[in-house]
Amino acid sequence: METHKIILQGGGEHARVVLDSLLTLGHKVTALFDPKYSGDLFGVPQRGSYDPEFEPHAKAVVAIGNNAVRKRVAVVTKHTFTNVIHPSAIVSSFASLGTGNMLLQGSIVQAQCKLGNHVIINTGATIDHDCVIEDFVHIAPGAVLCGCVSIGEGSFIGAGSVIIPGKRVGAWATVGAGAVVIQDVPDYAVVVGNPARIIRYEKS
Ligand SMILES: CC(=O)SCCNC(=O)CCNC(=O)[C@H](O)C(C)(C)COP(=O)(O)OP(=O)(O)OC[C@H]1O[C@@H](n2cnc3c(N)ncnc32)[C@H](O)[C@@H]1OP(=O)(O)O
Repeated sequence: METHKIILQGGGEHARVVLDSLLTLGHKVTALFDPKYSGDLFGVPQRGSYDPEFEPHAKAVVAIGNNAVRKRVAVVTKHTFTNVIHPSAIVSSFASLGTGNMLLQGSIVQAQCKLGNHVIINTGATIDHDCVIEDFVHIAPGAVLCGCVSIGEGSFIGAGSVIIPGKRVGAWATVGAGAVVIQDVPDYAVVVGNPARIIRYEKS
C-alpha cells in the first residue's frame, strides 16, 4: 500500500482514532491542526491553528466528529484530501468512495454503496448493499444500515441504531442511539426510539 505524508485537521477525540488508523497503516502524520490543543498526540506534534502553507503536498483528513464543524473546516482546507480506511474495515470492490472519508475499525461497506466526501463510518458500523451516503455524514459505532438506505448530507446516525431497507434519512437529521428507523426521516429531524419517532427539528 502507498503511504503518504498526512496532516490532520482536528486534535480532539475523533482525531485520536483517525490518527491511530493512519499510524497503523504506516503513514507519516506530520501535524495535527487544532487551536484547542498543543503538545503532541501519539508522537505527532499539535501545531495549533491550520497553516495552509505547511507541507503543501501532504494529504489532509478532517478528523472532527461533529458534522457541521467538519464541513466548516473542510471548506477552508487547502490541502488535497485522502481517505482513511483501517486495515480491519471491509470495503467492497464494487463500492465507490469520494475523498476525506474515515472508515474505522471493523466497519463494513457492501457492494454498490456510494459514499460522498468526509463521511465517518465509525467502529463496527455496517452499511449494506446499495446504500447512498452523502457528504459529512457520521455513522456512529455499531449502527446498521440495511440495503438501499440513503442518508442526506450532514446527518448523524447514532450508535447501535438500525435503519431498515430502502428508507431515507434526510439532510442534517439526527438518529438517536439505539433507534430503529422504519419510516423516512425528514431533513433536520431528531428521532429516537423503536420505532423511531420525531422529538424535534434542529438546524445546526
Ligand atoms: C465514538 C463515539 O462515541 S461516536 C458518538 C456516538 N453517540 C451517540 O450515538 C449519541 C446519540 N445521541 C442520542 O441518542 C441523544 O440522546 C439524542 C441526540 C437523540 C437526543 O439528545 P438530547 O437532545 O440531549 O435529548 P434529551 O436527553 O433531552 O432527551 C429528549 C427525550 O428523548 C429521549 N431520548 C433521548 N435519546 C434517546 C435515545 N437514544 N433513545 C430513546 N429515547 C431517547 C429522552 O429520554 C427524552 O425523553 P422525554 O422527553 O420523554 O424525557
